[in-house]
Amino acid sequence: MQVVHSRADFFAAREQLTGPVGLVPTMGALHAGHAALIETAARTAESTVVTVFVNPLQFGPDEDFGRYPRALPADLERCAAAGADLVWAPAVEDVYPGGPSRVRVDPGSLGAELEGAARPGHFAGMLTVVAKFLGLVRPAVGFFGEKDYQQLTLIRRMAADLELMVGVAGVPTVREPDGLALSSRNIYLSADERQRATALSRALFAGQDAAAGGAAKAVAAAREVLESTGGIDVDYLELRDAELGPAPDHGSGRLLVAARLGRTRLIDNVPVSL
Ligand SMILES: Nc1ncnc2c1ncn2[C@@H]1O[C@H](COP(=O)(O)OP(=O)(O)OP(=O)(O)O)[C@@H](O)[C@H]1O
Ligand SMILES: CC(C)(CO)[C@@H](O)C(=O)[O-]
Ligand code: BAL
Repeated sequence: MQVVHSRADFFAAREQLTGPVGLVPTMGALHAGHAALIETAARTAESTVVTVFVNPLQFGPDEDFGRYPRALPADLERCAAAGADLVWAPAVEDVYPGGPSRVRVDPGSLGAELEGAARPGHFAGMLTVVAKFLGLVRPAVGFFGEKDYQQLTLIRRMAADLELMVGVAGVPTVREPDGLALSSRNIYLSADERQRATALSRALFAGQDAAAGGAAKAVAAAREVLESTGGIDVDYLELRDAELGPAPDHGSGRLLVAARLGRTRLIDNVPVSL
């Protein structure tokens, strides 16, 4: 596995890669969820590129850009074990050599809903850096986690609507044994918050079980779990269709939650059958 930092070294290393390339963009602090993305890419593509980059453009002024966990040596070990061929860990100047991008990708109306309502500008910043990495790496397929389901949906939309001629693959959420979705931000949780945080996945699974009775019953079952736990400040709990349009009466949907535990904001989602 090769590791590069500068833009020039990345271009040189990219030229050496053969066959269809799989890309796994990450912000580092890698865990078993990221490893699942890398392993899936390595199984599917001939060469696998992982980017490790905390993108300032997708953080608001009051968010955790400064304190976001950075752990490159451990990340490199995880990338190697999961089968990556090339890791690019650029500095901000390598990704934005002329200063902040003058052009931003507009996520459309979905970009202002759910996560976008709580994090204005987040999805434009995220799509802009993903578009740049797709252009720089030129993969056949990009791999993204279902844990960030709205992000995955918007990346699929960007690839389709802007004819980027790249595959977008979603990888199921990897969870702790007690159900908590793995997330780099879980390390912010105190012991008490960590225990309460299981309420997010318990709520989603309760909603999944109740979904045969319709969307309202599913949301009510999930809300009951969250409210009975305490110490959880729910930002949204919504049932949508699989493309994040309004909830359907029948068929596939997605139940999504975002909540704060102390200073930490967590998100999770599950598929539901109505
Ligand atoms: N538990 C998980 N299972 C599967 N994929 C995941 C999981 N957590 C993150 N991913 C995916 O890994 C990629 C990189 O995500 P990122 O580096 O932001 O990690 P994260 O753990 O989601 O961090 P954060 O706490 O910032 O949300 C994204 O495509 C994301 O959806
Ligand atoms: C896709 C991504 C790497 C873009 O910065 C980020 O949003 C993430 O880690 O999910
Ligand atoms: N995991 C999605 C990227 C972010 O929270 O900024």
